[in-house]
Amino acid sequence: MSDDAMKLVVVGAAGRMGQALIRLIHATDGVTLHAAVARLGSAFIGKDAGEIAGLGPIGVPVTDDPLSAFLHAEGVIDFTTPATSVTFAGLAAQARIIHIIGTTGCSDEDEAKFKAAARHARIVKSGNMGLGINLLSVLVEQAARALPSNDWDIEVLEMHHRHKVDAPSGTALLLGQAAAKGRGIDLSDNSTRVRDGHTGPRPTGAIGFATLRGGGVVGDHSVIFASESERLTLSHNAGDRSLFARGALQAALWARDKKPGLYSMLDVLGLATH
Ligand SMILES: NC(=O)C1=CN([C@@H]2O[C@H](COP(=O)(O)OP(=O)(O)OC[C@H]3O[C@@H](n4cnc5c(N)ncnc54)[C@H](OP(=O)(O)O)[C@@H]3O)[C@@H](O)[C@H]2O)C=CC1
Ligand SMILES: O=C(O)C1=N[C@H](C(=O)O)C[C@H](O)C1
Repeated sequence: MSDDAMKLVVVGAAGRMGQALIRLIHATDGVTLHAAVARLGSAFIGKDAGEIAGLGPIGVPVTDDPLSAFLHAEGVIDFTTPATSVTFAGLAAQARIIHIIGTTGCSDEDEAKFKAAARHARIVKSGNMGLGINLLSVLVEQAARALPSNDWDIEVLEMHHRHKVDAPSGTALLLGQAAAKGRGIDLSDNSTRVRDGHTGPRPTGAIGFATLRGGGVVGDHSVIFASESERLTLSHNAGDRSLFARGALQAALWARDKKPGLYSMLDVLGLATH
């Protein structure tokens, strides 16, 4: 390990993404696992983080003390729950360290708290840390700009594994935002998040969402542009979680020389159009 390796904390260390991150950090030059944090009362406290991630022992015991974990770290990578990420945003801002947030299902109030924390911290937050989806969002924005809303309806379809607790997915909302931006409209005023029963006809210009859950699907997303006579579908399928972990590490390294602020993966990847 080199002396200037970036010291990273993984919170939610025993989770699906936490384990993927521990494996990737262990295999990547230029970063090192400084600490691994799990929930107070978790059965994983005191266990070796490498053992949990299937690597064998790496000498990093899982802790329930985020404050000590953040103290001498340079960044924290956080795929947990909205309330947890809000708490960690406050602690990361106090410690003046980089906070990479992949957690989805956050409310507007949560987002306001991340924005406040970003006055002191470098935060990169995205509903999807992968290159493919972020590029797709640029294409969706372009397509939505080019296809007139009186002729073309937009539907966002997503499928995830049976354990997922939020809907629509963070990625579906990110793609919906990109479509709304292309159309020059506000997503919150122009979306249909669920349909059930006698819904009446589709409102012109609405961006619709549909959610499927089942099995072990890592993450499938399609944005469908439908007119009376043709249909254009832009799709992405995630093969495994390491792609999200790679994006999160890229974000942490990118943020190293940045000023405090709330950044997205589009900023990290140089795809932002603003
Ligand atoms: N942006 C992106 O690219 C991606 C985002 N995600 C998002 O990341 C989040 C996590 O996903 P996933 O890994 O599948 O979920 P998991 O449920 O597998 O992992 C979440 C982990 O966070 C832990 N946790 C909860 N509360 C705390 C706390 N207070 N302190 C420390 N740890 C805590 C949980 O512990 P316990 O089980 O003990 O409660 C669990 O281990 C979701 O919001 C998901 O949508 C996922 C993949 C990619
Ligand atoms: O919960 C997941 O698993 C995933 N969550 C993110 C989302 O909500 O879009 C990203 C990815 O699709 C996997």
